[in-house]
Amino acid sequence: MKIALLGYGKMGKMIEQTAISRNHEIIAKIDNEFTAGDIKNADVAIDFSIPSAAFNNITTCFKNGIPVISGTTGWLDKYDEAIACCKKNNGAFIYASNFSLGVNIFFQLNAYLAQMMSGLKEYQIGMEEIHHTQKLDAPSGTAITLAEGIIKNTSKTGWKLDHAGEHEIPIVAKRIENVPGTHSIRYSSKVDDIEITHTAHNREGFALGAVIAAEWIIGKTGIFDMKDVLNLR
Ligand SMILES: NC(=O)C1=CN([C@@H]2O[C@H](COP(=O)(O)OP(=O)(O)OC[C@H]3O[C@@H](n4cnc5c(N)ncnc54)[C@H](OP(=O)(O)O)[C@@H]3O)[C@@H](O)[C@H]2O)C=CC1
Ligand SMILES: O=C(O)C1=N[C@H](C(=O)O)C[C@H](O)C1
Repeated sequence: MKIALLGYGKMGKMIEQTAISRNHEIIAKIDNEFTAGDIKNADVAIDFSIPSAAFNNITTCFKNGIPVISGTTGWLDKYDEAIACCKKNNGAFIYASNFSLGVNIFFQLNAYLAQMMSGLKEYQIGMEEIHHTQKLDAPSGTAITLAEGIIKNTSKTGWKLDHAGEHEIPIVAKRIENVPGTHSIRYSSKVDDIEITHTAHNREGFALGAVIAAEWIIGKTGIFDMKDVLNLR
């Protein structure tokens, strides 16, 4: 598989290592604006760039018939527009706020726990995410996906950073040197706490998930997610 890496930072470099170890070829390493010519030989593009560049990168690929795996977070105000562009060009797309197998299992666990807790008024919910200090967005994309899983299964209607209203999930975002990504959801009552946590030890799980998604999407058309790739439905 010939891969164009859109974003050659911490994740782009990790994905390169993983892809090569699985016998794929990196045909472009892009850290800035690019033209169709730069990516024309790619079977698939993997975008781990920056929030302000993701939409343009992704839609350029669709317009040039290249399937896209998108891991960049913080650009989802333009998600619907990206989907419309993908459909118009008969393209193929997977966005995931987190590509690791562990977090995708954690998403299911979070939804199940939220369902169990939904009627229990004595428990107050709270979420915390911790990431390295270079992270541009807050809360993390993973925290937003977790909040959406809780909203779907409880009477909560939204989320907010720090001071949330009664019907919102409060999210605390901490930035600490070198932390790859930790997410916790806590249900607290006067007598006890129930807490689930996912801790990434490094970026290898994110990279492997993205490469597996790229392998999976070849030859397909449509909009998919990691539940499709990992058979978690
Ligand atoms: N979904 C998931 O599983 C995961 C998602 N992420 C997300 O992936 C993104 C990247 O993370 P990370 O690698 O740690 O960040 P880095 O800052 O290390 O890398 C981002 C790279 O994108 C480059 N860049 C800047 N502008 C463009 C452009 N127009 N087109 C392509 N690349 C560009 C930057 O170049 P320069 O430095 O020169 O500006 C930089 O090299 C973030 O949004 C992060 O939240 C991260 C881990 C897992
Ligand atoms: O920026 C990061 O590093 C990460 N970003 C993703 C997110 O915003 O959830 C995934 C992972 O937590 C690492």
